[in-house]
Formats: sequence, structure tokens, C-alpha cells
Amino acid sequence: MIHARGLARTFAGRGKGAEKVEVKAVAGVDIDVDEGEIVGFLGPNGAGKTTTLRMLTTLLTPTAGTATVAGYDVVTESQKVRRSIGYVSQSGSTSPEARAGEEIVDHGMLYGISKAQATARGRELFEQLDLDGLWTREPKAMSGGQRRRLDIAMGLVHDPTLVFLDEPTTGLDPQARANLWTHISDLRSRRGATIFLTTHYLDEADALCDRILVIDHGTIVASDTPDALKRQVSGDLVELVLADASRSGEAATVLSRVADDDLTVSGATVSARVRGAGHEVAGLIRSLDAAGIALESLEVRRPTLDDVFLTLTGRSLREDA
Ligand SMILES: Nc1ncnc2c1ncn2[C@@H]1O[C@H](COP(=O)(O)OP(=O)(O)OP(=O)(O)O)[C@@H](O)[C@H]1O
Repeated sequence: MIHARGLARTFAGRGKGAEKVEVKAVAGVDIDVDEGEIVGFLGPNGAGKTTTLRMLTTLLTPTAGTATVAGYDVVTESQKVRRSIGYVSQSGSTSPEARAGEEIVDHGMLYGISKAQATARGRELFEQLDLDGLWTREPKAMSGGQRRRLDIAMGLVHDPTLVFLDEPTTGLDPQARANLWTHISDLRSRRGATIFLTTHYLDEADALCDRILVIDHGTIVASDTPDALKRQVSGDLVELVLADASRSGEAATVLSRVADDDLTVSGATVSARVRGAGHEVAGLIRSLDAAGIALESLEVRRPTLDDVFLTLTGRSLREDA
């Protein structure tokens, strides 16, 4: 559905002394997305997510590289690409004063479908996206979650099989976000849609996506399933809290035998990253027992995508977001 090779975009910018500099927003990325996949494009602010999305949706011309989207070249066949995709931008595209239903119908007609078809399709989408009863409501009188779902209905009215969503849940409360995730998953299960979405929320990528591409400074630094990424990059975090803090040095020695990384001692707490900790824990407890070291508690935490990001880029995604 999406195939990009060496796709790049440079902007002319100004340096600190107002001299001309080139900003490499996207430094040559390769992207492949199969039909029916939900792929998350993850990265901190300024990493190049929106610029990549705008090139793939033909809104911005690449300065280098090539891309085909839904089988068409983004530069030489941009009209065909546009007809084949839905794009929901960060800011949305509904005007606050128009009535929601009219907007949807107008938008569908813009894509060349008849008024009757656009109305039928719009009504169906309103029902699927929990917008029942809001057909004549003005977007300015809707909640943030309802407006965002209306944006998505607009992007879907011409029945595209490939949908691009730019930060679909930014600014929504946790309940509205979880609700929108269900609707996005439904797009695939009910309509067989392929979905490419940008986000800086790790939980969102984890909950929704089959595969995650991580972009940093305009370059893709990882591409895999959320689980594989978590497995590859960091072990599980094993945290021991000792009954007697004076034994922490000895406990650290025992833990170090199975630890891969990040061995840390803080008061009565001794922790480390242990790959496949599930298999190591029983032996670890036996060793501690044999040494007469009593535990207050033992916790094993699976790595999060934030740990993955930290390992890949040396900084936390949350710090940037
Ligand atoms: N029109 C432009 N002119 C100059 N620089 C630009 C332009 N658009 C983007 N950039 C720069 O390119 C880089 C990538 O921006 P982009 O908006 O693609 O990042 P992003 O990952 O989508 O960030 P965010 O999460 O904040 O939306 C940034 O350094 C940005 O300042």
C-alpha cells in the first residue's frame, strides 16, 4: 500500500545568526506498509512525522527519493493518490460554523460522489462513529472527541482503503482517546482499511498498531511489532526490595549473575534489566534464599515502549512530548 525509498525533504531555514541553513526535516526514509496493516509512526516533536505524512499524501513535494501510495506515484500521479486515500490532519478540516452533516456531504461531493451517495455514506459513518443525532449540529458546539470523530468521518466519506491520521487523539481526555482507538481499530476490522497514523503517545502505538516505525531526527531508527521492539531492546526490569538494606551489596552480586544491564542499588532496593526474567526468577529467589537474604517484595516489569525509545535515542519520548 505504501512504498517509499530514500524519501527526503529539506527546508530552507535560518540559523542563530540569521544565516541561511538547510533544515533536513526528513533525511531519506524507506517505508513499506502492507494492505490491512495499522502502522504507527512514532517520534518526538520535530522528528519529521508530519513532513513524511504530507509527502505521502501529496501535500508536499519530496526533495529526494520516491514513494508510491495505493499503487500511484506521489509526484507524477498525485491526483490518483488523493482519490485513493483519506487524510485527517492534526488540525482537522471541519469549519466550526457549518452543520456537521452538510460538511460531510459537501466533502464527499468534492471527491466526485453524488449527493445521495454522500448522504447515505455520511449517515452510516455517523452511526459507526457514535455521532448519532449530531447531523445538524455545528462542530463548535461539539465536544473535542466528537469533533475529532467528525474529522475522521470527513476523511472516510469517499470510502478510501488507505487512511492517514495525523495525531488523531492529541488534546483528548483519556476516555475519549480510548473510545477513538476502538473506532480506529474498527476501520480495519469492519472495512479492511489500511491505517497509517502518527503519534507521540507510546500507549497509543502499543494499543493500536501491528507495527511501529520510530523516527528521530528525520531518520527511521526502528521498525517492528510493539512486542518485538520491547523484546529486542531491553530486558525486563527486576526490582528486589530487601528486608534488610545492609544486605543490598550481596543481593546485587546475586542479581548480577542473571542481569544484562542497569544494575542499580538504592537503599533496600536492588534492580536490574534481565532478559527473559520469567525464566530466571525462580533460580534468583533460590539463590537469595540460600544466601539468607530475605525479601520484602520482588517485582518484574516488562519493558515499555518508552524504555525502547530511551535505548534507541538516549532520551525519553515523554521529555520531548
Ligand atoms: N515549512 C517548514 N520550514 C522550515 N522548517 C520546517 C518546515 N516544516 C517543518 N520544518 C522543520 O522540520 C522538522 C520536522 O518537522 P515535522 O513537523 O515533520 O515534525 P513532527 O515529527 O511532525 O513534529 P510534531 O510532533 O511536533 O508534529 C522540524 O525541525 C521542523 O521545525
